[in-house]
Amino acid sequence: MAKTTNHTPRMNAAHILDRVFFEEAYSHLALNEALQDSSLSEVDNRFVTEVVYGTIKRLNTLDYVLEQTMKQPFRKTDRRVKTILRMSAYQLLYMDRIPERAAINEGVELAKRWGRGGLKGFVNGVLRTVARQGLPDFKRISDPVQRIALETSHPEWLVRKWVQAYGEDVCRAMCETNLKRAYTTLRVNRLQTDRDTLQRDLQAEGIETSAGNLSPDSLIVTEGQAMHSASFAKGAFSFQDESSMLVTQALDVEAGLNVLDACAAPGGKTTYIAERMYDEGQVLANDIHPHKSMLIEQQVQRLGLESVTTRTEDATDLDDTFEAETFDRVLVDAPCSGLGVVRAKPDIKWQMNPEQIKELSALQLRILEAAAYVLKPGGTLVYSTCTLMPEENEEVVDAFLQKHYTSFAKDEVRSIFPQQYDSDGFFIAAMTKRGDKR
Ligand SMILES: C[S@@+](CC[C@H](N)C(=O)[O-])C[C@H]1O[C@@H](n2cnc3c(N)ncnc32)[C@H](O)[C@@H]1O
Repeated sequence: MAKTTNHTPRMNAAHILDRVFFEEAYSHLALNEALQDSSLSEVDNRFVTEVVYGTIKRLNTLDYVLEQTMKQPFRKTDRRVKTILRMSAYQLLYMDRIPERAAINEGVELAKRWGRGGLKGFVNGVLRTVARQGLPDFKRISDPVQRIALETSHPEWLVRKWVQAYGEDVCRAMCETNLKRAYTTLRVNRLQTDRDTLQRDLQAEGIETSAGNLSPDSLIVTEGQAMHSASFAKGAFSFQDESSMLVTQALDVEAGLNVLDACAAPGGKTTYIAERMYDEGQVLANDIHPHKSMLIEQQVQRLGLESVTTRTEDATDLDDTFEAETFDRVLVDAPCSGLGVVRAKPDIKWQMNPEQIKELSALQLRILEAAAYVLKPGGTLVYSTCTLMPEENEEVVDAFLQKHYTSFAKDEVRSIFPQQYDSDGFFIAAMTKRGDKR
């Protein structure tokens, strides 16, 4: 990526968006990389973050508005001009504090600086029309799927699936929540401290928090950068969404158990399992990607945990590697479409498609089968995803239980929608292997 050191905030945002739109970069990674590499002030960083996330979140609506202002199809517009128009239209339509004139002039200036000076008149004309016309009247769209898709900026195929699965009201609430800002949530490491003490320690470092909505181990950051705190460096907490905490809680662990985390990287749930076991017993953290296993090791080291071992293997082969009935607990936090975390990672909604979901559900079932084989009788198997998509959730669990109805019983199945607790959307299914505990 081009060095961003001398770029203006808008030029920075344009480069990041260009990578996300045309090179399939992940917005959060591209943003972190660019901001670390730039000499922008904190205020400018916040502006860049807002423009990047906002433009991606509202993409559908922005493209629709831009399409209305042009004679030729918007999709045929030059790549850079497309990005400039999208991010400038976002500022015009959704950022109240940016004066209209500034959004237009800066868009034109960006075209000049980014090698598209010949199109500055075009950019100017389109943005003036957008400013004059504003947002469309969504009420005039009679089809509910089309209306939700356009008004809340989600792909139509996804809205159709969510309406079918959960109904119009739940779908709309979910889509609206996906447009909000995501919180940063912390999980207290109870092996080192307790929630009140951590809250006070963070406050002394200028970081304000409030108690979470779902988990007694969670704090929500309301002000400040917890990442750079001394409490983080010494392992007093980890970053984790509250829904993820519930997954580990559903595994119902205790000290001394032998636990397999089949898809473990970057280790958020692994480390919580070890903490809940008082770091006594064994937690085997498996992931298919070696580079991701290193992330688990970093967290384990930071938290000072000794009960975790990492391993790199395709989880669909676990039944070949281990004897049957080896582990007391098995967690399958499966690779999934991630459609429950769209609020924090908005590009997911544009990058995912129905074909990928089909492939994922086949993989999920294969992993679940292999993982179930290595679980001891009486043990708990938890299957979870950070998505809300029946094909990857209920249908995977139902297919598994249909085949194993004599050997597995369903204990608890829960979908958490992002709008319920302001957390990530998650699916959690806890099952028990029949037979006596050994
Ligand atoms: C949802 S993430 C796990 C998140 C993790 N449990 C946590 O809480 O930090 C799914 C993980 O599955 C891994 N994965 C994908 N395919 C896999 C496979 N066939 N076998 C094992 N791991 C796999 C991915 O590398 C990814 O890290």
